[in-house]
Amino acid sequence: VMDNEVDVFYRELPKVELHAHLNGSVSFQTIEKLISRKPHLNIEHGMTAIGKGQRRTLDECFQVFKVIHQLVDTEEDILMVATDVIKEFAADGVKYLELRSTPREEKNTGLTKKRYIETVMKAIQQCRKEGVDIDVRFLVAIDRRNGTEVAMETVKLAEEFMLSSDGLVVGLDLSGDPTVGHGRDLLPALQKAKNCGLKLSLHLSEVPSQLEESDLLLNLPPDRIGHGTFLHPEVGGSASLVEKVVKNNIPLELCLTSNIKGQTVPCYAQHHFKYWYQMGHPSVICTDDKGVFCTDLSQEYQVAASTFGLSREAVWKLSQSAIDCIFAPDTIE
Ligand SMILES: CNc1ncnc2c1ncn2[C@@H]1O[C@H](COP(=O)(O)O)[C@@H](O)[C@H]1O
Ligand SMILES: [Zn+2]
Repeated sequence: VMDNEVDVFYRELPKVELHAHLNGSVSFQTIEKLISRKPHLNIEHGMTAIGKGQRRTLDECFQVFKVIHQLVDTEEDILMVATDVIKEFAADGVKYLELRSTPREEKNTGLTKKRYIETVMKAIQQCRKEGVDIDVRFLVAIDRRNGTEVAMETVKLAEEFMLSSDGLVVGLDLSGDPTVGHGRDLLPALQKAKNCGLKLSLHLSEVPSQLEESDLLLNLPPDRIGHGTFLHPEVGGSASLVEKVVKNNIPLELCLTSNIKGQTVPCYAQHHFKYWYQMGHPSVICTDDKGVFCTDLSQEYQVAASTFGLSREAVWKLSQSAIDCIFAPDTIE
């Protein structure tokens, strides 16, 4: 399932994970438990993960999330999934984790969006009580396909939780199939979120030809960028987009294996990590969906190091500098 030949150096390296979608992070073992809870769905492992050497179109990746969502549709499921995911990140040497997830309503099981977030909060608190060695925060996600109104509702919910969750909810994520919907329709909701103190991490230019949308969203500006694969001129982006990112010093969350397996980047060597890292721009290595893409953060650091020839010292610095990009207030650590 996973390539376990990761050097102990990368495992033991204290790491910060800033871009992890809850339902994309579900491990093989947890999927196994979910499948046995719901045998009638006839879901097999091949439908929930993209194995070693395999590739899918981004579109096919979004089909995979639909399958996982069928498996995770009750409070109990969410509690188990969130608890397992947190413990797995901790076991991989992640000391600070920002999880993100799209609150879902499930009519069949009585799940509400509010209950969804409360359940993730419960998992975070339980792990803390058990002494799991990791600081976990949460970003409420907007699925861009759902449009203006749902986005606005989600922001309201996120704001409520920001004020009541004891600092656990720190921000908002914009994600979902990048080929569906337009950022312009979500601007008012994102602006509102920003005004009320929620930090913004936006998936930006994950696919080509979104210059106009990226420009619009960069004017907010967001606090971090997910992927930003097609921002720079060499791949059809533009100097003015890059300038906005640099001027505002907006960190990029870079997910190498995700982009390779989703085929938005042709190979590791051509990953845009190189462009931004060489420029000295804040670049944070992340997993995106460790379950779906069969990876973990140690492995992503190792791949980055071997692909771009980073020394151990450089890897330490890279992982250390991610701390400057977290959304939790400075008071921690
Ligand atoms: C591969 N690149 C990606 N690009 C954009 N959005 C992505 C994504 N990977 C995951 N998601 C978003 O996260 C959801 C699953 O987790 P949650 O149910 O929210 O926990 C997906 O449905 C999608 O909206
Ligand atoms: Zn993502």
